[in-house]
Amino acid sequence: MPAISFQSVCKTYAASRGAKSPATPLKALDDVSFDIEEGEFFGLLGPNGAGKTTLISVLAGLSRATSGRVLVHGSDVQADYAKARRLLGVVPQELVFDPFFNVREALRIQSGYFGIKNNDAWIDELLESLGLADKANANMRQLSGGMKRRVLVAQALVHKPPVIVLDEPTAGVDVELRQTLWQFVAKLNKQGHTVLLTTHYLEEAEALCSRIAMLRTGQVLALASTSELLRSASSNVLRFKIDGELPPALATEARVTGRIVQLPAHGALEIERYLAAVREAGLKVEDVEIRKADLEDVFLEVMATEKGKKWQMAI
Ligand SMILES: Nc1ncnc2c1ncn2[C@@H]1O[C@H](COP(=O)(O)OP(=O)(O)OP(=O)(O)O)[C@@H](O)[C@H]1O
Repeated sequence: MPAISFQSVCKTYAASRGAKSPATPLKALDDVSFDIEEGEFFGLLGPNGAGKTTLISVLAGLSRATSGRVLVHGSDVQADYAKARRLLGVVPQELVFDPFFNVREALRIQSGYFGIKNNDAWIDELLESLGLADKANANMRQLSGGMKRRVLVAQALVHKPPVIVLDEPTAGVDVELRQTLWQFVAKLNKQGHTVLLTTHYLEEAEALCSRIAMLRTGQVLALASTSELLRSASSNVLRFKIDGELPPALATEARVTGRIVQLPAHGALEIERYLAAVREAGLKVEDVEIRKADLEDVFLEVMATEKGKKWQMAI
């Protein structure tokens, strides 16, 4: 039985956010179907507005699908909400917390919500593993944003859920917390917990996830193992630094970060063509290298797929 099963999930919002009248309905999820097996570390990727948070809200029972259904270990998240909810630990994207309690109290209250008494041994382990041990008695209001995020993770895990859902847990957090968080989540995954992660950090997804779904405008465009996705990249990448603006003919194909330019390189002729065009534009080229495509290259390739046409890796 899959840990999570999304079955033809559609979600239409009555009016798109910020839309002027007449309000147009917005299809945030368009027939999303896939399973996540028990013990997987699964990545859900997509640009802003792709529908990732909507899919997680439907999974967590916080939002109702317009049609289709979602099962967690076989329990329907609507029809059997309490059972499905107990199997899930959801770390939300937004920092929501109760300002009146200290960290330990907040975790005890959350345990009580799931009917768990005497949970202090596990709470201590969570505090220790997430670098929160010295903040146990601090009021939630006094914590920095990063520390609050750690508490949200601890709250989501307080009932030892078999399925852990993390919605952009590392957005805006420092390197130390990322490492602490990933070590801990990887340990839980090794122990058999299923993990569903959404992130905009494709390096993290590449390093952590064994399988990935890529979503755009509510549709799954690609779904494959991380290694299959990386193998499917249509080219290597030519990377170099320049001291001016890239000629427009190349700019449309390039990924540019400051002075660094990266272009898909299918062969020697293409590489020569790129470098010639840059020199003709009077630019100085430095630090030229050819590297294998990474997940970000594959992601950009998938997202550039024509609307309505499924990508080659599609299910
Ligand atoms: N409550 C709502 N009412 C109307 N439209 C909504 C609502 N919530 C989300 N949307 C719209 O649904 C689409 C999907 O949004 P969603 O937040 O699920 O995307 P996302 O992939 O999580 O994006 P991000 O990476 O920015 O978090 C967007 O177009 C968004 O504006």
